[in-house]
Amino acid sequence: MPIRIPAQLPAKEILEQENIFVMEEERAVSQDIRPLNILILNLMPEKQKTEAHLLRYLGNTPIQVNVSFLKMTTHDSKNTSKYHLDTFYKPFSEIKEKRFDGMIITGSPVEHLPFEEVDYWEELQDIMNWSKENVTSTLHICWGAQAALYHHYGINKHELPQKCFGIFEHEVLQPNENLVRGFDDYFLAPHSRYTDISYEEIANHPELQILAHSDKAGIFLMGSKDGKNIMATGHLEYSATTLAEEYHRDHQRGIQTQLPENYFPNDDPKETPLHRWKSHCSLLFSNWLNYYVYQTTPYEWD
Ligand SMILES: CC(=O)SCCNC(=O)CCNC(=O)[C@H](O)C(C)(C)COP(=O)(O)OP(=O)(O)OC[C@H]1O[C@@H](n2cnc3c(N)ncnc32)[C@H](O)[C@@H]1OP(=O)(O)O
Ligand SMILES: N[C@@H](CCO)C(=O)O
Repeated sequence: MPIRIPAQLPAKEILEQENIFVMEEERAVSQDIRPLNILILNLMPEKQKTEAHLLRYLGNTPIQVNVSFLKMTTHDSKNTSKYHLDTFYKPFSEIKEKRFDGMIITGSPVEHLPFEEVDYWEELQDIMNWSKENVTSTLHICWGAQAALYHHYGINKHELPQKCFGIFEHEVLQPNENLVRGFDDYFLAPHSRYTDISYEEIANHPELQILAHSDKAGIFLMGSKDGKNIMATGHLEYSATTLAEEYHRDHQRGIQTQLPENYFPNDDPKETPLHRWKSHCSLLFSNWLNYYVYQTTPYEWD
């Protein structure tokens, strides 16, 4: 089945070039298996890139996935046009009476700030509170994961001595959990962050479990034991060149970020990096959609 997204969303062209079958919102579908309704709260500054990153994997499922995009009303976006947000994104006031089978809360480059200094923090807290009753399972990425750990479980982030930047190897710690079903014992994933969370605090929290960990990059994947909240500290959804773009951006700005570890062939930033994590990204998204969303969500919400 295809992925169903707002008509004219620019990511559509990219996805179609990759042979991902996309259906525009206007086209009706009737079938016994009802489509899954997924809400994306896109907090990344380069929203169009992130739309393509996520839709690529949400589109790889036998179940139709209806995607809606949520925007913050308490934040004026610097890097995304008002036209794009007004055309493709809805404010919380328009969706809060609805229920969603799944939600994704993305990363955001605000990790240097205490949560309370992020201008949309209160609105985000309202959305996270609303999700307890109105969303079956939420997948949080990078800063979104840190925000969920702080808001739902009282676990704060801390600064790292240097940016955690590169492609790191992770060990699956709970191979029987459905979220990592089919994963190899060890897998690669990109990280790009200046902050981290404490292994001990997560391991000792009665509601949480750690699913995948790296000796170098720390925890990659964890979740609440009830499957309601999944947190990924890295960016499996990143394309092959995203870390290179971040690296070159910083160097052009005079910020001497270290070379991303285990990334450029021969550690040469002029060479083109290979995409060595996409099969596990596909697996993570399809496991989440299958087990935590489709098999858990009510067929009809009361
Ligand atoms: C830790 C993670 O989750 S990783 C994910 C973040 N990484 C990325 O997004 C990589 C791509 N990003 C980038 O390359 C850069 O952020 C750029 C080039 C797009 C923007 O660079 P700058 O304009 O210098 O960034 P600046 O630091 O001013 O702001 C970045 C974003 O943080 C937002 N921001 C800054 N301060 C605040 C604040 N107090 N409250 C809320 N948002 C804030 C900005 O508004 C902007 O987001 P927006 O476009 O959605 O409005
Ligand atoms: N991934 C981010 C880290 C900033 O929070 C970047 O380098 O843009």
